[in-house]
Amino acid sequence: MTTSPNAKRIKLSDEERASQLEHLKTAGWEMVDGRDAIKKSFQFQDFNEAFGFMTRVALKADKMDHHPEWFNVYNRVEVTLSTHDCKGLSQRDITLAEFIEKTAE
Ligand SMILES: C[C@H](O)[C@H](O)[C@H]1CNC2=NC(N)=NC(=O)C2=N1
Repeated sequence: MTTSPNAKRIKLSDEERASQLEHLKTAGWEMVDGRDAIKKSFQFQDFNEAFGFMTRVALKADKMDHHPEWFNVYNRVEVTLSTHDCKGLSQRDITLAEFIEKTAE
């Protein structure tokens, strides 16, 4: 792990991908075709639950200054995570994906 202050916004190394991305893939996250990004589709009971989830994630994302790309129709929320600054996956995407997993439970 690097100790650079920008560590959280630099691309994950192969070692970090192997150690930190695997459990997210097990949870249903997958790589986006042609892009260094991860995505997952969530389905809730109804719009109220979906929007409650989005609200909790939005507050966390804004606190982190790290925002998801997402799409919602009724009870479905499709989330894509990537870091603009490094045009790829960084530690921040892992942190946000882990929060999203907890929130969707
Ligand atoms: C200026 C501001 O800090 C940056 O644009 C932040 C905001 N949210 C962000 N979100 C994501 N996903 N990646 C970024 O690099 C990013 N950068």
